Amino acid sequence: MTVVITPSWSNGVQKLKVAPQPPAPIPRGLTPPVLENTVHKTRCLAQLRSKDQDLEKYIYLSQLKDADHSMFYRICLDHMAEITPLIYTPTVGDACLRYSHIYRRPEGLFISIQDKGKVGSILRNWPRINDARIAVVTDGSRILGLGDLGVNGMPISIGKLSLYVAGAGIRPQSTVPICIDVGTDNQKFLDDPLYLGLRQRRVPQEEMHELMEEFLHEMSVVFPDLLIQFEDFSTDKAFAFLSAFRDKYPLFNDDIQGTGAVVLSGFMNAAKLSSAASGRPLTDHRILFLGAGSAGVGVAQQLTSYFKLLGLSEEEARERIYLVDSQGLIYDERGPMAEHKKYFSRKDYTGEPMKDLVEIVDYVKPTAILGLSTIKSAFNKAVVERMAAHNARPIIFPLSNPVRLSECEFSEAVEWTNGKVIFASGSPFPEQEYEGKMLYPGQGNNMYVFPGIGLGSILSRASTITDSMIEAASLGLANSLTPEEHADGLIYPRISRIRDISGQIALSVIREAQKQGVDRSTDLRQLDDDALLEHIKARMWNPL
Ligand SMILES: NC(=O)C1=CN([C@@H]2O[C@H](COP(=O)(O)OP(=O)(O)OC[C@H]3O[C@@H](n4cnc5c(N)ncnc54)[C@H](O)[C@@H]3O)[C@@H](O)[C@H]2O)C=CC1
Ligand SMILES: CC(=O)C(=O)O
Ligand SMILES: [Mg+2]
Repeated sequence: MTVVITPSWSNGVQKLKVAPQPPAPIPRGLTPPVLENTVHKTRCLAQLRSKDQDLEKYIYLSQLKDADHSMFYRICLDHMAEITPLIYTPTVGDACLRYSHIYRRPEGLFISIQDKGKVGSILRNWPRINDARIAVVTDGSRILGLGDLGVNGMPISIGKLSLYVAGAGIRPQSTVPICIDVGTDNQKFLDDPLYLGLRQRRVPQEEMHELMEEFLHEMSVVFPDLLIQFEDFSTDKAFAFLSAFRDKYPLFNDDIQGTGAVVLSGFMNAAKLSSAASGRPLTDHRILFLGAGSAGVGVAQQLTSYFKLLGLSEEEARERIYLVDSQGLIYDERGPMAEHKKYFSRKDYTGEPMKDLVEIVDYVKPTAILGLSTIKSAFNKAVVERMAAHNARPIIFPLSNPVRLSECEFSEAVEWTNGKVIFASGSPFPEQEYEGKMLYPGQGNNMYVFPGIGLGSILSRASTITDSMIEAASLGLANSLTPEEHADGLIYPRISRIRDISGQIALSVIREAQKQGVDRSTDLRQLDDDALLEHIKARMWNPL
Protein backbone atom coordinates (compact mmCIF):
# COMPACT_ATOMS: atom_id res chain seq x y z
CA MET A 1 0.00 0.00 0.00
CA THR A 2 1.51 3.36 -0.95
CA VAL A 3 0.48 6.55 0.79
CA VAL A 4 1.38 9.56 -1.26
CA ILE A 5 1.49 12.89 0.47
CA THR A 6 1.45 15.65 -2.09
CA PRO A 7 2.09 19.13 -0.86
CA SER A 8 0.23 21.92 -2.55
CA TRP A 9 0.43 25.58 -1.80
CA SER A 10 -2.28 28.17 -1.70
CA ASN A 11 -2.28 31.56 -0.02
CA GLY A 12 0.91 30.61 1.78
CA VAL A 13 -0.86 27.73 3.56
CA GLN A 14 0.58 24.29 3.06
CA LYS A 15 -2.01 21.54 2.56
CA LEU A 16 -1.55 17.81 2.53
CA LYS A 17 -3.42 15.71 0.04
CA VAL A 18 -3.60 12.05 0.85
CA ALA A 19 -3.96 9.54 -1.93
CA PRO A 20 -6.61 6.84 -1.48
CA GLN A 21 -5.40 3.68 0.31
CA PRO A 22 -4.53 1.38 -1.33
CA PRO A 23 -3.75 3.34 -4.48
CA ALA A 24 -5.38 2.29 -7.71
CA PRO A 25 -3.17 -0.06 -9.78
CA ILE A 26 -1.01 1.89 -12.21
CA PRO A 27 -2.66 1.72 -15.67
CA ARG A 28 -0.82 -0.29 -18.32
CA GLY A 29 1.68 1.77 -20.25
CA LEU A 30 2.50 4.12 -17.39
CA THR A 31 5.41 1.99 -16.16
CA PRO A 32 8.14 0.38 -18.25
CA PRO A 33 7.19 -3.03 -19.71
CA VAL A 34 9.47 -4.97 -17.37
CA LEU A 35 9.50 -3.65 -13.79
CA GLU A 36 9.96 -6.78 -11.76
CA ASN A 37 10.35 -6.28 -8.01
CA THR A 38 13.54 -8.31 -7.43
CA VAL A 39 15.32 -6.76 -10.38
CA HIS A 40 14.12 -3.32 -9.36
CA LYS A 41 15.60 -3.87 -5.90
CA THR A 42 18.98 -4.55 -7.52
CA ARG A 43 18.54 -1.37 -9.56
CA CYS A 44 17.71 0.70 -6.45
CA LEU A 45 20.69 -0.72 -4.54
CA ALA A 46 23.00 0.06 -7.47
CA GLN A 47 21.68 3.63 -7.60
CA LEU A 48 22.19 3.97 -3.86
CA ARG A 49 25.72 2.55 -3.89
CA SER A 50 26.77 4.73 -6.82
CA LYS A 51 26.64 7.81 -4.57
CA ASP A 52 29.89 8.93 -2.92
CA GLN A 53 28.49 10.85 0.02
CA ASP A 54 26.46 9.32 2.82
CA LEU A 55 24.22 12.39 2.92
CA GLU A 56 23.39 11.85 -0.76
CA LYS A 57 22.54 8.25 0.06
CA TYR A 58 20.29 9.52 2.87
CA ILE A 59 18.49 11.82 0.42
CA TYR A 60 18.14 9.02 -2.12
CA LEU A 61 16.65 6.68 0.49
CA SER A 62 14.33 9.39 1.74
CA GLN A 63 13.03 9.93 -1.81
CA LEU A 64 12.68 6.17 -2.28
CA LYS A 65 10.62 5.92 0.91
CA ASP A 66 8.28 8.53 -0.47
CA ALA A 67 8.03 7.05 -3.96
CA ASP A 68 7.88 3.36 -3.06
CA HIS A 69 7.90 2.72 0.67
CA SER A 70 7.62 -1.03 0.25
CA MET A 71 10.89 -1.09 -1.73
CA PHE A 72 12.53 1.21 0.82
CA TYR A 73 11.65 -1.12 3.70
CA ARG A 74 12.52 -4.26 1.69
CA ILE A 75 16.01 -2.82 1.20
CA CYS A 76 16.23 -1.83 4.88
CA LEU A 77 15.28 -5.30 6.05
CA ASP A 78 17.48 -7.20 3.62
CA HIS A 79 20.52 -4.96 4.19
CA MET A 80 20.05 -3.79 7.78
CA ALA A 81 23.78 -3.44 8.60
CA GLU A 82 24.40 -1.34 5.48
CA ILE A 83 21.27 0.81 5.57
CA THR A 84 20.90 1.56 9.30
CA PRO A 85 23.95 3.89 9.43
CA LEU A 86 22.47 5.81 6.45
CA ILE A 87 18.95 6.38 7.76
CA TYR A 88 20.02 6.61 11.41
CA THR A 89 23.22 7.44 13.29
CA PRO A 90 25.68 8.61 12.10
CA THR A 91 24.24 9.98 8.81
CA VAL A 92 20.99 11.22 10.34
CA GLY A 93 23.17 13.61 12.36
CA ASP A 94 24.35 15.23 9.13
CA ALA A 95 20.80 15.21 7.79
CA CYS A 96 19.68 17.14 10.89
CA LEU A 97 22.53 19.64 10.62
CA ARG A 98 21.62 20.23 6.96
CA TYR A 99 17.83 19.72 7.17
CA SER A 100 16.85 23.28 6.29
CA HIS A 101 19.00 23.00 3.17
CA ILE A 102 18.10 19.48 2.00
CA TYR A 103 14.39 19.74 2.84
CA ARG A 104 12.18 18.38 0.02
CA ARG A 105 8.70 17.78 1.37
CA PRO A 106 6.71 17.64 4.62
CA GLU A 107 7.01 14.29 6.39
CA GLY A 108 5.65 14.88 9.87
CA LEU A 109 3.82 17.20 12.20
CA PHE A 110 5.29 20.52 13.26
CA ILE A 111 3.77 22.04 16.38
CA SER A 112 5.06 25.49 17.23
CA ILE A 113 4.72 27.71 20.26
CA GLN A 114 2.53 29.92 18.06
CA ASP A 115 -0.01 27.07 18.03
CA LYS A 116 -0.48 27.30 21.81
CA GLY A 117 -4.20 27.23 22.58
CA LYS A 118 -5.07 25.51 19.30
CA VAL A 119 -2.83 22.44 19.26
CA GLY A 120 -5.83 20.08 18.91
CA SER A 121 -6.87 21.65 15.62
CA ILE A 122 -3.32 21.28 14.27
CA LEU A 123 -3.21 17.61 15.26
CA ARG A 124 -6.50 17.01 13.47
CA ASN A 125 -4.82 18.04 10.22
CA TRP A 126 -2.82 14.81 10.33
CA PRO A 127 -4.09 12.78 7.37
CA ARG A 128 -4.07 9.32 9.00
CA ILE A 129 -5.55 9.93 12.44
CA ASN A 130 -7.22 6.54 12.87
CA ASP A 131 -4.10 4.60 11.89
CA ALA A 132 -1.75 6.45 14.24
CA ARG A 133 -0.13 4.21 16.89
CA ILE A 134 3.34 5.59 17.58
CA ALA A 135 4.76 9.11 17.61
CA VAL A 136 8.38 10.10 18.12
CA VAL A 137 8.46 13.62 19.51
CA THR A 138 11.50 15.90 19.76
CA ASP A 139 11.97 19.58 20.38
CA GLY A 140 15.39 19.47 18.72
CA SER A 141 17.12 20.76 21.85
CA ARG A 142 19.81 18.02 22.03
CA ILE A 143 20.05 16.08 18.79
CA LEU A 144 22.51 13.17 19.23
CA GLY A 145 25.59 14.91 20.63
CA LEU A 146 25.17 17.83 18.22
CA GLY A 147 23.38 20.23 20.55
CA ASP A 148 20.40 22.49 19.88
CA LEU A 149 19.30 22.04 16.26
CA GLY A 150 15.78 23.46 16.65
CA VAL A 151 13.34 22.35 13.99
CA ASN A 152 16.21 20.67 12.15
CA GLY A 153 15.69 17.84 14.66
CA MET A 154 12.79 16.46 12.59
CA PRO A 155 14.93 13.81 10.79
CA ILE A 156 15.67 12.17 14.13
CA SER A 157 11.93 11.52 14.65
CA ILE A 158 11.64 10.30 11.06
CA GLY A 159 14.71 8.05 11.37
CA LYS A 160 13.58 6.45 14.63
CA LEU A 161 10.18 5.71 13.09
CA SER A 162 11.77 4.12 10.02
CA LEU A 163 13.46 1.75 12.45
CA TYR A 164 10.10 1.01 14.12
CA VAL A 165 8.80 -0.10 10.74
CA ALA A 166 11.91 -1.97 9.60
CA GLY A 167 12.81 -3.39 13.01
CA ALA A 168 9.45 -4.28 14.51
CA GLY A 169 7.02 -4.27 11.60
CA ILE A 170 4.98 -1.32 12.83
CA ARG A 171 2.76 -0.29 9.89
CA PRO A 172 4.27 2.73 8.07
CA GLN A 173 0.94 4.56 8.13
CA SER A 174 0.82 4.16 11.94
CA THR A 175 3.86 6.33 12.53
CA VAL A 176 3.79 10.05 13.31
CA PRO A 177 7.06 12.02 13.38
CA ILE A 178 6.65 15.21 15.41
CA CYS A 179 8.88 18.21 15.98
CA ILE A 180 7.94 20.83 18.52
CA ASP A 181 9.27 24.26 17.66
CA VAL A 182 9.71 26.60 20.59
CA GLY A 183 12.61 28.45 18.94
CA THR A 184 16.32 27.66 18.99
CA ASP A 185 19.35 29.06 20.76
CA ASN A 186 21.52 28.03 17.83
CA GLN A 187 22.71 31.38 16.49
CA LYS A 188 24.02 29.87 13.25
CA PHE A 189 20.52 28.64 12.44
CA LEU A 190 18.87 31.90 13.50
CA ASP A 191 21.19 33.66 11.04
CA ASP A 192 20.57 31.15 8.24
CA PRO A 193 18.02 32.51 5.70
CA LEU A 194 17.02 28.93 4.84
CA TYR A 195 16.33 27.87 8.45
CA LEU A 196 12.89 26.28 8.55
CA GLY A 197 11.94 26.98 12.17
CA LEU A 198 10.75 29.95 14.16
CA ARG A 199 13.35 32.68 14.10
CA GLN A 200 13.40 33.26 17.83
CA ARG A 201 15.25 32.07 20.92
CA ARG A 202 13.75 29.21 22.93
CA VAL A 203 10.86 30.22 25.14
CA PRO A 204 11.27 29.92 28.94
CA GLN A 205 10.86 26.43 30.43
CA GLU A 206 7.53 27.34 32.07
CA GLU A 207 5.97 28.35 28.76
CA MET A 208 7.28 25.20 27.13
CA HIS A 209 5.81 23.14 29.96
CA GLU A 210 2.38 24.69 29.36
CA LEU A 211 2.65 23.86 25.66
CA MET A 212 3.61 20.26 26.51
CA GLU A 213 0.62 19.92 28.86
CA GLU A 214 -1.72 21.06 26.12
CA PHE A 215 0.04 19.01 23.46
CA LEU A 216 -0.10 15.75 25.42
CA HIS A 217 -3.70 16.24 26.45
CA GLU A 218 -4.75 16.94 22.86
CA MET A 219 -2.68 13.99 21.60
CA SER A 220 -4.62 11.68 23.93
CA VAL A 221 -7.91 13.07 22.60
CA VAL A 222 -7.07 13.07 18.89
CA PHE A 223 -4.98 9.86 18.91
CA PRO A 224 -6.43 7.71 21.71
CA ASP A 225 -4.36 4.63 20.75
CA LEU A 226 -1.02 6.34 20.44
CA LEU A 227 2.25 5.58 22.23
CA ILE A 228 4.70 8.48 22.53
CA GLN A 229 8.48 8.28 22.48
CA PHE A 230 10.26 11.40 23.72
CA GLU A 231 13.53 11.85 21.86
CA ASP A 232 16.51 14.15 22.22
CA PHE A 233 15.09 16.68 24.61
CA SER A 234 17.91 18.42 26.48
CA THR A 235 18.59 16.80 29.82
CA ASP A 236 16.62 19.16 32.10
CA LYS A 237 13.49 18.80 29.95
CA ALA A 238 14.03 15.09 29.36
CA PHE A 239 13.81 14.31 33.08
CA ALA A 240 11.14 16.95 33.83
CA PHE A 241 8.71 15.85 31.10
CA LEU A 242 9.18 12.16 31.77
CA SER A 243 8.38 12.47 35.45
CA ALA A 244 5.54 14.98 34.89
CA PHE A 245 3.70 12.95 32.26
CA ARG A 246 4.63 9.27 32.46
CA ASP A 247 1.80 8.38 34.86
CA LYS A 248 -0.81 10.20 32.77
CA TYR A 249 -0.07 8.97 29.26
CA PRO A 250 1.55 5.97 27.57
CA LEU A 251 5.02 7.37 26.91
CA PHE A 252 8.69 6.75 27.51
CA ASN A 253 11.92 8.64 27.02
CA ASP A 254 14.22 6.84 24.63
CA ASP A 255 17.43 8.53 25.75
CA ILE A 256 16.88 7.83 29.44
CA GLN A 257 14.98 4.53 29.37
CA GLY A 258 15.73 3.02 25.95
CA THR A 259 19.45 3.67 26.30
CA GLY A 260 19.35 2.36 29.88
CA ALA A 261 17.72 -0.86 28.70
CA VAL A 262 20.11 -1.46 25.82
CA VAL A 263 23.23 -0.80 27.87
CA LEU A 264 22.02 -2.94 30.79
CA SER A 265 21.56 -5.76 28.32
CA GLY A 266 25.02 -5.39 26.75
CA PHE A 267 26.63 -4.92 30.14
CA MET A 268 25.15 -8.16 31.47
CA ASN A 269 26.77 -10.09 28.62
CA ALA A 270 30.02 -8.09 28.83
CA ALA A 271 30.34 -8.62 32.60
CA LYS A 272 30.12 -12.39 32.11
CA LEU A 273 32.97 -12.30 29.55
CA SER A 274 35.04 -9.99 31.73
CA SER A 275 34.49 -12.02 34.90
CA ALA A 276 35.30 -15.25 33.07
CA ALA A 277 38.70 -13.77 32.16
CA SER A 278 39.48 -12.23 35.56
CA GLY A 279 37.82 -14.66 37.95
CA ARG A 280 36.20 -11.63 39.61
CA PRO A 281 32.68 -12.30 40.96
CA LEU A 282 29.88 -10.80 38.85
CA THR A 283 28.84 -8.66 41.82
CA ASP A 284 32.27 -7.01 42.02
CA HIS A 285 32.07 -4.90 38.89
CA ARG A 286 32.61 -1.16 39.22
CA ILE A 287 31.26 1.14 36.53
CA LEU A 288 32.59 4.59 35.71
CA PHE A 289 30.48 6.95 33.59
CA LEU A 290 31.91 9.89 31.67
CA GLY A 291 28.85 12.11 31.14
CA ALA A 292 26.01 12.68 33.57
CA GLY A 293 23.27 13.98 31.28
CA SER A 294 19.95 12.31 30.45
CA ALA A 295 21.69 9.35 28.82
CA GLY A 296 24.47 8.93 31.41
CA VAL A 297 22.15 9.12 34.42
CA GLY A 298 19.44 7.08 32.64
CA VAL A 299 21.91 4.29 31.98
CA ALA A 300 23.36 4.52 35.49
CA GLN A 301 19.85 4.16 36.97
CA GLN A 302 19.16 1.14 34.80
CA LEU A 303 22.52 -0.45 35.62
CA THR A 304 21.66 -0.55 39.32
CA SER A 305 19.30 -3.34 38.18
CA TYR A 306 22.33 -5.37 37.09
CA PHE A 307 23.51 -5.57 40.69
CA LYS A 308 20.03 -5.86 42.21
CA LEU A 309 19.22 -8.81 39.95
CA LEU A 310 22.33 -10.49 41.41
CA GLY A 311 20.91 -10.01 44.90
CA LEU A 312 22.67 -6.82 46.01
CA SER A 313 20.79 -4.14 47.93
CA GLU A 314 20.01 -0.79 46.33
CA GLU A 315 22.76 0.85 48.40
CA GLU A 316 25.31 -1.78 47.37
CA ALA A 317 24.30 -1.30 43.74
CA ARG A 318 24.66 2.47 43.96
CA GLU A 319 28.12 2.17 45.55
CA ARG A 320 29.41 0.40 42.46
CA ILE A 321 28.61 3.32 40.14
CA TYR A 322 30.69 6.50 39.72
CA LEU A 323 29.74 9.52 37.61
CA VAL A 324 32.02 12.11 36.04
CA ASP A 325 30.75 15.31 34.41
CA SER A 326 32.54 18.32 32.95
CA GLN A 327 33.64 19.29 36.49
CA GLY A 328 35.15 15.86 37.21
CA LEU A 329 34.12 13.15 39.69
CA ILE A 330 30.70 13.89 41.16
CA TYR A 331 30.78 13.90 44.98
CA ASP A 332 28.75 15.60 47.69
CA GLU A 333 31.43 17.92 48.97
CA ARG A 334 31.93 19.39 45.51
CA GLY A 335 28.99 21.72 46.07
CA PRO A 336 25.56 22.33 44.50
CA MET A 337 24.61 20.08 41.60
CA ALA A 338 21.68 19.38 39.27
CA GLU A 339 18.93 17.29 40.83
CA HIS A 340 19.39 14.32 38.48
CA LYS A 341 23.06 13.88 39.53
CA LYS A 342 22.43 13.75 43.29
CA TYR A 343 21.49 10.08 43.61
CA PHE A 344 24.90 8.90 42.38
CA SER A 345 26.96 11.63 44.03
CA ARG A 346 29.76 9.98 46.05
CA LYS A 347 29.83 10.33 49.80
CA ASP A 348 33.07 8.39 50.22
CA TYR A 349 35.32 10.92 48.49
CA THR A 350 36.15 14.18 50.22
CA GLY A 351 39.35 15.54 48.69
CA GLU A 352 40.03 18.16 46.05
CA PRO A 353 37.95 17.96 42.85
CA MET A 354 39.30 15.12 40.73
CA LYS A 355 39.17 16.08 37.07
CA ASP A 356 41.78 14.06 35.25
CA LEU A 357 40.25 10.92 33.80
CA VAL A 358 43.43 8.85 34.16
CA GLU A 359 43.61 9.85 37.83
CA ILE A 360 39.93 8.97 38.27
CA VAL A 361 40.43 5.56 36.62
CA ASP A 362 43.35 4.86 38.96
CA TYR A 363 41.26 5.93 41.96
CA VAL A 364 38.07 4.00 41.08
CA LYS A 365 39.71 1.03 39.32
CA PRO A 366 36.56 0.45 37.28
CA THR A 367 35.96 -2.79 35.41
CA ALA A 368 33.87 -0.79 32.92
CA ILE A 369 34.06 2.75 31.55
CA LEU A 370 31.02 4.13 29.71
CA GLY A 371 31.03 7.35 27.69
CA LEU A 372 27.90 9.49 27.25
CA SER A 373 29.74 12.77 27.26
CA THR A 374 29.78 13.90 23.59
CA ILE A 375 33.56 14.33 24.02
CA LYS A 376 35.44 12.87 21.06
CA SER A 377 38.51 10.82 22.02
CA ALA A 378 37.95 11.32 25.76
CA PHE A 379 38.98 7.68 26.16
CA ASN A 380 42.50 8.33 24.90
CA LYS A 381 45.46 5.97 24.89
CA ALA A 382 46.41 6.75 28.50
CA VAL A 383 42.84 6.11 29.77
CA VAL A 384 42.40 2.89 27.82
CA GLU A 385 45.84 1.60 28.83
CA ARG A 386 45.00 2.22 32.51
CA MET A 387 41.74 0.27 32.02
CA ALA A 388 43.77 -2.56 30.52
CA ALA A 389 46.25 -2.41 33.41
CA HIS A 390 43.43 -2.87 35.95
CA ASN A 391 41.49 -5.54 34.04
CA ALA A 392 42.18 -8.76 32.16
CA ARG A 393 39.33 -7.77 29.82
CA PRO A 394 38.24 -4.14 30.28
CA ILE A 395 34.71 -3.17 29.31
CA ILE A 396 34.83 0.02 27.24
CA PHE A 397 31.59 1.51 25.88
CA PRO A 398 32.01 4.86 24.07
CA LEU A 399 28.31 5.49 23.56
CA SER A 400 28.16 9.09 22.32
CA ASN A 401 26.75 9.75 18.85
CA PRO A 402 27.38 10.36 16.04
CA VAL A 403 30.67 8.60 15.18
CA ARG A 404 32.71 11.78 15.19
CA LEU A 405 31.84 12.38 18.86
CA SER A 406 32.68 8.87 19.96
CA GLU A 407 34.90 8.76 23.05
CA CYS A 408 37.09 6.14 21.33
CA GLU A 409 37.27 4.14 18.11
CA PHE A 410 37.12 0.36 18.04
CA SER A 411 40.51 0.04 16.26
CA GLU A 412 42.13 2.18 18.98
CA ALA A 413 40.54 0.20 21.80
CA VAL A 414 41.70 -3.07 20.22
CA GLU A 415 45.26 -1.81 19.75
CA TRP A 416 45.62 -0.20 23.20
CA THR A 417 44.30 -3.27 25.04
CA ASN A 418 46.10 -5.85 22.88
CA GLY A 419 42.80 -7.19 21.64
CA LYS A 420 41.38 -7.73 25.15
CA VAL A 421 38.68 -5.04 25.07
CA ILE A 422 34.96 -5.81 25.36
CA PHE A 423 33.54 -2.99 23.29
CA ALA A 424 30.23 -1.40 22.36
CA SER A 425 29.72 2.03 20.82
CA GLY A 426 26.70 4.23 20.13
CA SER A 427 27.39 4.43 16.39
CA PRO A 428 28.78 1.57 14.30
CA PHE A 429 32.47 0.80 13.78
CA PRO A 430 33.95 -1.79 11.40
CA GLU A 431 35.18 -5.11 12.74
CA GLN A 432 38.94 -5.57 13.26
CA GLU A 433 41.31 -8.40 12.67
CA TYR A 434 43.74 -8.85 15.53
CA GLU A 435 46.49 -11.51 15.50
CA GLY A 436 44.55 -13.53 12.93
CA LYS A 437 41.27 -13.38 14.86
CA MET A 438 38.22 -11.35 13.85
CA LEU A 439 36.96 -9.07 16.63
CA TYR A 440 33.44 -7.59 16.44
CA PRO A 441 32.34 -4.32 18.06
CA GLY A 442 28.90 -4.20 19.66
CA GLN A 443 26.51 -1.36 18.93
CA GLY A 444 25.12 -0.17 22.25
CA ASN A 445 22.33 1.85 20.75
CA ASN A 446 18.73 2.16 21.86
CA MET A 447 17.70 1.08 18.33
CA TYR A 448 17.93 -2.50 19.57
CA VAL A 449 15.10 -2.02 22.08
CA PHE A 450 12.73 0.80 21.23
CA PRO A 451 11.10 -1.01 18.27
CA GLY A 452 10.28 -3.99 20.52
CA ILE A 453 9.18 -1.80 23.44
CA GLY A 454 6.88 0.04 21.05
CA LEU A 455 5.47 -3.09 19.45
CA GLY A 456 4.81 -4.75 22.82
CA SER A 457 3.20 -1.61 24.23
CA ILE A 458 1.03 -1.10 21.16
CA LEU A 459 -0.18 -4.71 20.97
CA SER A 460 -0.95 -4.90 24.69
CA ARG A 461 -2.43 -1.38 24.53
CA ALA A 462 -0.47 -0.49 27.63
CA SER A 463 -1.95 2.47 29.48
CA THR A 464 1.45 3.39 30.89
CA ILE A 465 5.05 2.25 30.36
CA THR A 466 6.42 0.99 33.65
CA ASP A 467 10.08 0.65 34.70
CA SER A 468 9.66 -3.10 34.88
CA MET A 469 8.47 -3.19 31.24
CA ILE A 470 11.70 -1.42 30.25
CA GLU A 471 13.73 -3.85 32.34
CA ALA A 472 11.89 -6.78 30.74
CA ALA A 473 12.88 -5.42 27.30
CA SER A 474 16.48 -5.32 28.44
CA LEU A 475 16.46 -8.90 29.70
CA GLY A 476 14.67 -10.02 26.53
CA LEU A 477 17.50 -8.52 24.48
CA ALA A 478 20.27 -9.95 26.70
CA ASN A 479 18.82 -13.43 26.32
CA SER A 480 18.32 -13.23 22.57
CA LEU A 481 21.87 -14.12 21.45
CA THR A 482 22.27 -17.33 19.48
CA PRO A 483 25.03 -19.86 20.37
CA GLU A 484 26.89 -18.74 17.24
CA GLU A 485 26.77 -15.09 18.38
CA HIS A 486 28.08 -16.10 21.82
CA ALA A 487 30.87 -18.10 20.15
CA ASP A 488 31.90 -14.96 18.23
CA GLY A 489 32.23 -13.13 21.54
CA LEU A 490 29.29 -10.78 20.79
CA ILE A 491 27.41 -8.97 23.53
CA TYR A 492 24.55 -7.84 21.26
CA PRO A 493 22.86 -9.96 18.60
CA ARG A 494 23.52 -9.21 14.95
CA ILE A 495 21.32 -6.37 13.75
CA SER A 496 20.22 -8.41 10.72
CA ARG A 497 18.05 -10.43 13.19
CA ILE A 498 16.22 -7.32 14.39
CA ARG A 499 12.73 -8.67 13.58
CA ASP A 500 13.30 -11.80 15.74
CA ILE A 501 14.81 -9.72 18.50
CA SER A 502 11.94 -7.21 18.44
CA GLY A 503 9.45 -10.09 18.59
CA GLN A 504 11.16 -11.48 21.71
CA ILE A 505 11.35 -8.06 23.32
CA ALA A 506 7.68 -7.39 22.54
CA LEU A 507 6.76 -10.69 24.19
CA SER A 508 8.70 -9.79 27.35
CA VAL A 509 7.14 -6.31 27.40
CA ILE A 510 3.59 -7.65 26.98
CA ARG A 511 4.06 -10.24 29.75
CA GLU A 512 5.34 -7.55 32.11
CA ALA A 513 2.48 -5.19 31.19
CA GLN A 514 0.10 -8.03 32.05
CA LYS A 515 1.84 -8.64 35.40
CA GLN A 516 1.56 -4.96 36.22
CA GLY A 517 -2.07 -4.85 35.09
CA VAL A 518 -1.45 -1.97 32.66
CA ASP A 519 -2.46 -3.96 29.54
CA ARG A 520 -5.79 -3.04 27.97
CA SER A 521 -5.76 -5.89 25.40
CA THR A 522 -6.49 -8.37 28.18
CA ASP A 523 -7.42 -11.13 25.70
CA LEU A 524 -3.68 -11.68 25.11
CA ARG A 525 -3.41 -12.99 28.67
CA GLN A 526 -5.00 -16.28 27.55
CA LEU A 527 -2.18 -17.08 25.09
CA ASP A 528 0.84 -19.17 26.09
CA ASP A 529 4.27 -17.86 25.07
CA ASP A 530 4.40 -19.71 21.75
CA ALA A 531 0.93 -18.52 20.77
CA LEU A 532 1.72 -14.98 21.89
CA LEU A 533 4.92 -14.91 19.84
CA GLU A 534 2.98 -16.16 16.85
CA HIS A 535 0.38 -13.44 17.43
CA ILE A 536 3.13 -10.80 17.58
CA LYS A 537 4.80 -12.01 14.39
CA ALA A 538 1.50 -12.15 12.56
CA ARG A 539 0.90 -8.49 13.43
CA MET A 540 4.23 -7.36 11.93
CA TRP A 541 3.87 -5.44 8.69
CA ASN A 542 6.03 -6.75 5.87
CA PRO A 543 7.12 -5.01 2.70
CA LEU A 544 6.36 -6.82 -0.54
N1 LIG B 1 24.16 4.99 22.40
C1 LIG B 1 22.93 5.42 22.55
O1 LIG B 1 21.95 4.67 22.33
C2 LIG B 1 22.70 6.80 23.01
C3 LIG B 1 23.71 7.72 23.02
N2 LIG B 1 23.46 8.99 23.45
C4 LIG B 1 24.54 9.94 23.36
O2 LIG B 1 24.94 10.36 24.64
C5 LIG B 1 25.49 11.64 24.55
C6 LIG B 1 25.01 12.45 25.73
O3 LIG B 1 23.61 12.65 25.67
P1 LIG B 1 22.86 13.42 26.88
O4 LIG B 1 23.13 12.73 28.16
O5 LIG B 1 21.44 13.60 26.55
O6 LIG B 1 23.59 14.83 26.75
P2 LIG B 1 23.97 15.91 27.82
O7 LIG B 1 24.53 17.06 27.07
O8 LIG B 1 22.83 16.15 28.74
O9 LIG B 1 25.11 15.20 28.69
C7 LIG B 1 26.45 15.30 28.45
C8 LIG B 1 27.18 15.02 29.74
O10 LIG B 1 28.56 14.97 29.47
C9 LIG B 1 29.25 15.77 30.39
N3 LIG B 1 30.42 16.34 29.80
C10 LIG B 1 30.48 17.31 28.86
N4 LIG B 1 31.77 17.63 28.65
C11 LIG B 1 32.51 16.83 29.44
C12 LIG B 1 33.89 16.70 29.68
N5 LIG B 1 34.78 17.45 29.03
N6 LIG B 1 34.30 15.78 30.57
C13 LIG B 1 33.41 15.05 31.22
N7 LIG B 1 32.10 15.12 31.04
C14 LIG B 1 31.65 16.01 30.16
C15 LIG B 1 28.28 16.86 30.76
O11 LIG B 1 28.64 17.43 32.01
C16 LIG B 1 26.98 16.07 30.82
O12 LIG B 1 26.88 15.48 32.08
C17 LIG B 1 25.13 12.17 23.16
O13 LIG B 1 26.28 12.13 22.32
C18 LIG B 1 24.12 11.20 22.65
O14 LIG B 1 24.22 11.01 21.25
C19 LIG B 1 22.23 9.36 23.92
C20 LIG B 1 21.19 8.50 23.92
C21 LIG B 1 21.34 7.17 23.40
C1 LIG C 1 20.83 7.10 19.89
C2 LIG C 1 20.21 8.24 20.50
O1 LIG C 1 19.04 8.21 20.84
C3 LIG C 1 21.00 9.42 20.74
O2 LIG C 1 22.20 9.42 20.48
O3 LIG C 1 20.42 10.40 21.21
MG1 LIG D 1 18.28 10.09 21.28
